[in-house]
Amino acid sequence: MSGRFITFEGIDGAGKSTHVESVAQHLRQRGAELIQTREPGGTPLAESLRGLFLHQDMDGLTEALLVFAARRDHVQRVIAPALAQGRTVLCDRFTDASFAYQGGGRGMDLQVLATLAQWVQQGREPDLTFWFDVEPAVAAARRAQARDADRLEQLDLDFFERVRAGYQRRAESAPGRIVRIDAGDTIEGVAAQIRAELERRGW
Ligand SMILES: Nc1ncnc2c1ncn2[C@@H]1O[C@H](COP(=O)(O)OP(=O)(O)O)[C@@H](O)[C@H]1O
Ligand SMILES: Cc1cn([C@H]2C[C@H](O)[C@@H](COP(=O)(O)OP(=O)(O)O)O2)c(=O)[nH]c1=O
Repeated sequence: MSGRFITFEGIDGAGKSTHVESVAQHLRQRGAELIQTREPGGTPLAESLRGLFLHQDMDGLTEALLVFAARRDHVQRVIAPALAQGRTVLCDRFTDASFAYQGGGRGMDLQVLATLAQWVQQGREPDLTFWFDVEPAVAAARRAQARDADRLEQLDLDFFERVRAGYQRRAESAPGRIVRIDAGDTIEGVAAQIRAELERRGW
């Protein structure tokens, strides 16, 4: 039986990384064999592409081609084999981020992104995506306390408003898969929303 593919999405500073570990523990306690991974990244090649992606200046199409190249390697070498072995895959960001950042943020043609996704994923989609939705100003304040900004995190609030709208469009296009989490809640409140969804699915 194929494993479960669960992804975590949202604008930088929404609180995704804070909750991936607790979801992993929840699932392991219920017997899941799982791997935790991230994008861009997850393989030596994809991690080196991540470094270029986060620190070299480039336009939206270049970003998309780079992040989908990293995704191809990640899907081929890590995600697909793990799922085929019946393992659960927890991934911090996946293709929804391309639609939100390169589609919404950079204004790239969504059909181009859909074609890249088809080539790279060959129909493989997450079973469940937690979308951590939060006001861009709130996320920016959280980032400011937490870390130095990378190339994209330095962009202005208008960019992140477009990214958020890109996620909203994705959520409307995949209501059974993408679950909106009110990430403006407290950390405990967000954790409770996530647990409720996992229990609703009997996971
Ligand atoms: N619900 C929350 N309320 C307040 N601060 C939060 C919340 N969730 C995360 N944070 C803090 O915000 C910062 C960014 O969280 P992080 O999980 O790294 O976000 P992301 O992975 O979405 O970029 C961290 O300092 C984290 O402790
Ligand atoms: C996966 C993916 C990420 N990104 C961006 C979103 C983030 O700004 C950045 C990844 O950084 P991020 O996931 O936030 O890592 P960290 O928590 O260490 O900052 O890459 C895209 O623009 N498109 C994509 O397809």
